[in-house]
Amino acid sequence: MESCTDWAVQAVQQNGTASEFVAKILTSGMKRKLLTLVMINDGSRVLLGYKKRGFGAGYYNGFGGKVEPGETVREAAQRELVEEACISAQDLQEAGVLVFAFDDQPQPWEVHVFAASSYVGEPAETDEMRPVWFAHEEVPFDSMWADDPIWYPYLLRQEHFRGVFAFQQTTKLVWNTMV
Ligand SMILES: CNc1ncnc2c1ncn2[C@@H]1O[C@H](COP(=O)(O)OP(=O)(O)OP(=O)(O)O)[C@@H](O)[C@H]1O
Repeated sequence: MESCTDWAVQAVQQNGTASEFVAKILTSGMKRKLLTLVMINDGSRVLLGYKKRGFGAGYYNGFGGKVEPGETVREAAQRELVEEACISAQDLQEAGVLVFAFDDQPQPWEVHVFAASSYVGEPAETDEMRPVWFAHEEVPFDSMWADDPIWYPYLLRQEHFRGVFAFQQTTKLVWNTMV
């Protein structure tokens, strides 16, 4: 299987405007930190969680987190959805992959995004997240990660996506490309 780093590195190399630190981070052969993100989309609305603590606190996002040793990316996606929103997805589909290069993190992050339209259980607030439904045209991008408005259109059209994003000082998006 093609590793994520291959396409991400190619994307950076093919784009002359990539800032030096992105190229350095992605081509260093460094191991990536694997994370998941689950987007529940009922066709006209998406379920987002308001992150109450930890990385990305104060932002709305899908549900997800780090892949633990011994579990598959898909298992991690299901587990985090249960832990953070109290629901279990019934039709989890691979929707896309996002690679983040941060100038203030030791490793690049590889986020596997999944989409689902049906689930069991009732979304409920947890210690980490407060779930809120948003109509597709009312997604609160001003209170979300800066990469989100770039890949959500693909997600909502149900078109597979791959993106590379470079952040400085955690939240400032300085470069990106969709592959
Ligand atoms: C930079 N731009 C970004 N854009 C969109 N989404 C982003 C993101 N950067 C991180 N994310 C997501 O934010 C969650 C963090 O997860 P996070 O809470 O740190 O993980 P986990 O629950 O394992 O942590 P704890 O073990 O509780 O510390 C995780 O879904 C990850 O995919």
